[in-house]
Amino acid sequence: MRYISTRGQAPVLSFGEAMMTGLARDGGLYVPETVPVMSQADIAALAGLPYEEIAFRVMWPFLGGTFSETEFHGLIAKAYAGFGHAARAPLVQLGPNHFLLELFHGPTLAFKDFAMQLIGQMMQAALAKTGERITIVGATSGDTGSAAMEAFRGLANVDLFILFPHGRVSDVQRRQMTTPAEANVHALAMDGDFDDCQARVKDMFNDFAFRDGVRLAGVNSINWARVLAQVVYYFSSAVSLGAPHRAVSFTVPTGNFGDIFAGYIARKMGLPIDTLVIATNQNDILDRAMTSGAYVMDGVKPSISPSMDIQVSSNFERALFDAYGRDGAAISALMAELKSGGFTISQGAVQMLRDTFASGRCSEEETLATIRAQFAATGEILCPHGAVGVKVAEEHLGAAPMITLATAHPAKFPDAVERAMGARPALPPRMADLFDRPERQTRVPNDLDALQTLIRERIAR
Ligand SMILES: Cc1ncc(COP(=O)(O)O)c(C=O)c1O
Ligand SMILES: N[C@@H](CCOP(=O)(O)O)C(=O)O
Repeated sequence: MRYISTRGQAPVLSFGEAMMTGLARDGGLYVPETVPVMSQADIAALAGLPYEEIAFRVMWPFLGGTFSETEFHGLIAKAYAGFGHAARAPLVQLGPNHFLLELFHGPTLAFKDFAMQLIGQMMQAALAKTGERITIVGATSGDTGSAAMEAFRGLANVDLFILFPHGRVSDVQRRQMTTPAEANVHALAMDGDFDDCQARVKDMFNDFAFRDGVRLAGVNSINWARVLAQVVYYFSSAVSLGAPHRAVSFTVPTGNFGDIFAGYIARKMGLPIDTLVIATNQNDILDRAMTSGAYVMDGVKPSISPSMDIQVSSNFERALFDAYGRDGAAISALMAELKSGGFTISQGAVQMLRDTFASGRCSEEETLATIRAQFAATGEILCPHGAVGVKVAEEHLGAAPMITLATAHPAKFPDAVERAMGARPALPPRMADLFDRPERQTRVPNDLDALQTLIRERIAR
């Protein structure tokens, strides 16, 4: 199994190398050269298995011998042992043909834990073999950062720096990042929005002297291993509703396009997915791109679903790579155009994207109304991101059962939930003292030199 860059100019890597590399050296994202297909019988055999076993069977063909079977089983077991639900990713029914996939039972209450807990285990195992020390720098709109802190805090051979947009994450998200006491994790509150944070992380990867000097690694969804771990719950949920004998649809609250791209991979692997719906908040660049064929930035508007306040949707590059027939030069040209504000997608590529994805947008008012309505109808308390998904999913219900991804726990966004339904959801008991713990963060400018200096100084200590 080999991994190639979406821009066609970086070395071809193994799974283990791609995981430790993060962004490709030509600025692109790694994807598998070919996607392994599971037979209908293999998919049918997943029904009724524990989540961990489904995870093993779905991911194993992508690993190409990076770990032994026994080792990989062990890493998966450790990754999901701390989840607060036996099913890991339970489904609840919202309506006759509409289900919610609760992805918030991990240690930091968002879907990011599914991949981050496993990457933490896999990276530790890989580093134990080489004896290397790495510096991870990540960008977050709130959830990736907290999941990464939880997965890497206290590790002897990893320094973790998380850039989050100052004042634009929820109090719970911020505290999840600023309260870990371990000296190897660093919460950096940066001036700007998430796109600025992500751009600085990519700048660091594109500065080879810095990248090689600090042995830079990434845990954003630029890292293929993140996407791969998220493919698993598409399988686990679909088989529990009758796949492969019955097709299902998914609606995915989308920002950086990693989660829905995992659904796209599941479909390429043979999972019968009828409709795959991109759901955006008022930062609707992806919905506009699908409708108009033009991917044009118009400024990030802070919303009540802040984790999706994103314009430069990193993994869309992976979808474009396929839509352009895997032409790395074409993708490089589009990404160069994006630096000046946007690009027009070719007619053939737009057609491929429209054949693959549906899309919809949910306003702020609709998000609040959906939280209120779902609570009244079913008793389920949605987080604002899940609410965006449910609203858009309702516009796409069809013959196939619809599964909407509930990407975070409502208690991560109590202000928005309270605005919607007049009550604040409580944090799970294990986090009850989150607001009593001391915070530790550094305010940083949106300036590459300053950030690199800070990182070099901290890792030299
Ligand atoms: C709670 C929540 N929902 C949805 C998303 C969107 O996921 P993705 O970026 O993979 O599209 C994110 C983060 O991006 C998130 O944190
Ligand atoms: N919503 C994300 C944004 C970063 O996305 P990633 O999946 O690329 O790590 C967050 O919560 O940080």
